[in-house]
Amino acid sequence: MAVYTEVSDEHLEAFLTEYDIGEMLSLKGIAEGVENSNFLLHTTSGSYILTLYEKRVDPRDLPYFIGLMEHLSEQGFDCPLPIHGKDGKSLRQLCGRPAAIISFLEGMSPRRIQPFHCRSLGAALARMHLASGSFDMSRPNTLSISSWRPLFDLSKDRAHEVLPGLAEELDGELTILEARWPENLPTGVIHADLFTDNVFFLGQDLSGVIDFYFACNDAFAYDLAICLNAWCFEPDTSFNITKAQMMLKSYRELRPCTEAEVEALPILARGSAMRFLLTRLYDWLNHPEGAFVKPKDPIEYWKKLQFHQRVNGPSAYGIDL
Ligand SMILES: Nc1ncnc2c1ncn2[C@@H]1O[C@H](COP(=O)(O)OP(=O)(O)O)[C@@H](O)[C@H]1O
Ligand SMILES: N[C@@H](CCOP(=O)(O)O)C(=O)O
Repeated sequence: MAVYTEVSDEHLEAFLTEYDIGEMLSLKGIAEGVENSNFLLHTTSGSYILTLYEKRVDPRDLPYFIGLMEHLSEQGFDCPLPIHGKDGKSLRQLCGRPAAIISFLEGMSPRRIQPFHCRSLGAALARMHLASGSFDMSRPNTLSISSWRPLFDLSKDRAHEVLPGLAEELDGELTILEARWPENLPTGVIHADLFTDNVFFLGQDLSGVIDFYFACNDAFAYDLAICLNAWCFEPDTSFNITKAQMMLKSYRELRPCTEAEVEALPILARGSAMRFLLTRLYDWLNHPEGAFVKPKDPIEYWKKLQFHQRVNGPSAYGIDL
């Protein structure tokens, strides 16, 4: 459960007087997520999500995330809508943290990923990339390649506690990524954390996307690489080429990729595996006392990274130019 900050009834009741969403009925901490404190809020007018923004979220970026959700909703893309208070604002403070209430999205994240989930995901990702083309705010990727070595430096002395020799392996891999990282790929707004727990389905239909708190402006193909890692490996970390093929095909039907994007996929997939490995490694080694959170396994991403190190080209993902 990710709850870093507890919210008392008195604080919540005072907070809710700023909104026109009825009286509080219940508030329950949510057992998923690792970044922010999330609560399911029931009021006399319905269900909502209350989020208190924690650790990696810079409060100065919140207008971008909130604005993006509003923009995507306006474009007909299914995602939560921030709720405005009586003063028109959707961001305020609660228990010393920046906080917002967003609409509740119906559906569930899939437990066992099937190829049809990957097909719907590819199409949704392309629609998101296209719909955000008219969004006029911009935010650099604070977890892009330039941040990886400083992040690694915070964990390298203790990386052996997770796996002997890991620090040396990651040092070498970072050197390769820094030398080969592609520049000048088509860019735009990317989700940057489109894992299975951030995509909801109702039956077989994708009902929406949540958690835009890593969204930023970066290469579209990097978002595809993140999804390859998050959706196309089996629980035993074997790669499922059918899932990759379906995701990439449905994406390219709506947003055709350039040759450079297709060719860059293997290195982008290595980089994306490195990015999640490093944040997981840091979180594994630095567990905040008293927080209800289950850290995610860094080794899963080390195995995925090793897969991408071995691939010969984009055909390993079931696609060609
Ligand atoms: N708008 C929403 N509608 C329904 N459930 C949500 C919504 N936002 C978050 N949740 C629930 O809260 C969980 C954690 O949210 P998430 O945004 O992924 O956390 P974090 O901010 O820590 O990354 C999700 O897995 C989901 O169960
Ligand atoms: N997806 C990241 C962790 C952060 O995402 P959340 O949606 O679970 O809060 C990972 O798997 O490392």
